[in-house]
Amino acid sequence: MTAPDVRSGHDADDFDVEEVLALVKDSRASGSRRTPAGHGTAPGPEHGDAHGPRDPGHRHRATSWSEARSIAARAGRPRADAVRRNPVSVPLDAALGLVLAAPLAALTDLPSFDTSAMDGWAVAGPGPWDVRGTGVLAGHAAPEALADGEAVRIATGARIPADTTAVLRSEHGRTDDAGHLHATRDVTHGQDIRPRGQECRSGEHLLPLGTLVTPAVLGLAAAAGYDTLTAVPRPRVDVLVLGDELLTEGLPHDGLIRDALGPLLPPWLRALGVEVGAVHRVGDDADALHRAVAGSDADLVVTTGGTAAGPVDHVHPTLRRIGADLLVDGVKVRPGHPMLLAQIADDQHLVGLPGNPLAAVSGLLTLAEPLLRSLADRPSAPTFALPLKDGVHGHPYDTRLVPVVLRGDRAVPLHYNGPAMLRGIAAADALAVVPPGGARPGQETELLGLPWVAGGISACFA
Ligand SMILES: Nc1nc2c(c(=O)[nH]1)N[C@H]1C(S)=C(S)[C@@H](COP(=O)(O)OP(=O)(O)OC[C@H]3O[C@@H](n4cnc5c(N)ncnc54)[C@H](O)[C@@H]3O)O[C@H]1N2
Ligand code: MOO
Repeated sequence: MTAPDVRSGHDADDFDVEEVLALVKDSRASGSRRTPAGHGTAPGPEHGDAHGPRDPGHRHRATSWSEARSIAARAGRPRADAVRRNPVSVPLDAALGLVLAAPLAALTDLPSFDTSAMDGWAVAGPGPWDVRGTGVLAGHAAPEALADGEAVRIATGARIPADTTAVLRSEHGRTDDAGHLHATRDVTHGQDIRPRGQECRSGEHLLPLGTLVTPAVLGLAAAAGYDTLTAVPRPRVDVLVLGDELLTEGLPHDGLIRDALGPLLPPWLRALGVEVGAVHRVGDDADALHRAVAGSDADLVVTTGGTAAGPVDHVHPTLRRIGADLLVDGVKVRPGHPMLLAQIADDQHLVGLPGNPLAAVSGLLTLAEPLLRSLADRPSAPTFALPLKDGVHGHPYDTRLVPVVLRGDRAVPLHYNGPAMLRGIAAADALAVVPPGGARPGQETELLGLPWVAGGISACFA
């Protein structure tokens, strides 16, 4: 699939925005450099790999990026022995982005009565016609039948009087001094009449189970008589933000920093079509984290920070304490490699996002997005790929996710892509999936689109 050209009209060398977008320069990333052993050069600290693995065994436990996504997607599907999440009845104005859990059948004929397709006159038989005094407007009760040789003014969408043979458009008729209507074009039988049931008959199958509810589906459902839709329930997510160092307002001071993920995650999750429940700041308090996880009844708990092995990294100990099943414990992806996925109850999961903000975004897209997509029964996102304008250093063993802007038919890597940086992703249209070893300039590279880019459907969820 080709990428949406969200920046058409901009030249790839249009550098007035370069400062803001911080495009990768050749001096920073000029394609994969190979070591004698055949591995790409590990990126320096500015490329997001300041730290080694958490422990010597970690690399062996870590899951490949694509396998991690598959595991997350599988975790969201009902197990063979489990009941599917019960469908819910959702008012139309809350159903956007859900998936139909029952086929949509018409509750009425469409149109539900013979309708005028144009403003003009309803006429009976051949002209000229006598014009009735009172016209017919849309939204009114059935008008009186026409006699042969009679016409009546009619509006688009109004009910057709019985015995009408055609509708004459206002621009195709004129009335003479005696008040008779003459056609200025040939009139064919039935012209500009939309007959009842032209689009569908009551009971007719309009859309299958599994259809994504788009704005157009909402419109069709309303037209076909629906006030509510039977849909797969919207997954519910609780967000737990860990870290004593986080401020919720003002400037950083005294070693404290602003919480970037509290503001970032809930709207991003909503853009993925989920309902965000609680957003709790639980500090670095192991008991508070345990209480918050144990007390959540959301389908998914997302934690931020505390995934590594520092003295106040409480996510792993908490998962052990509640007897969770670790499905993914570390992923071969940069940034974000300490991310994890655990099953914490029969129908409940936890995604642990690393605290570094871009690493958290990486975890969101790698683990939370596929899981939530499966929970919501939404089909896989279409994948797309573009050649990279510049080369990107690779990690020797791990996939890299690198923010890019789309310019014409190329993806331009952005420079500020370190794990603690949001400057690149905030300007980005997509994340490039850079394979281990790196990517050369011009290399076709898979892209993960961001939900709000190019007016994607997800933009409507927010
Ligand atoms: N010895 C090792 N240390 C670290 C490793 C490692 O492999 N061995 N991995 C590093 C990597 S990679 C990452 S990513 C982080 C993951 O750490 P945690 O998930 O435990 O996160 P924290 O330590 O709590 O925070 C990391 C960093 O991010 C800042 N942070 C946290 N939350 C937020 C927030 N909501 N908004 C903005 N910034 C946040 C926090 O202050 C830290 O600077 O571990 C490395 N260490
Ligand atoms: O540095 Mo860490 O790769 O996960 O952000």
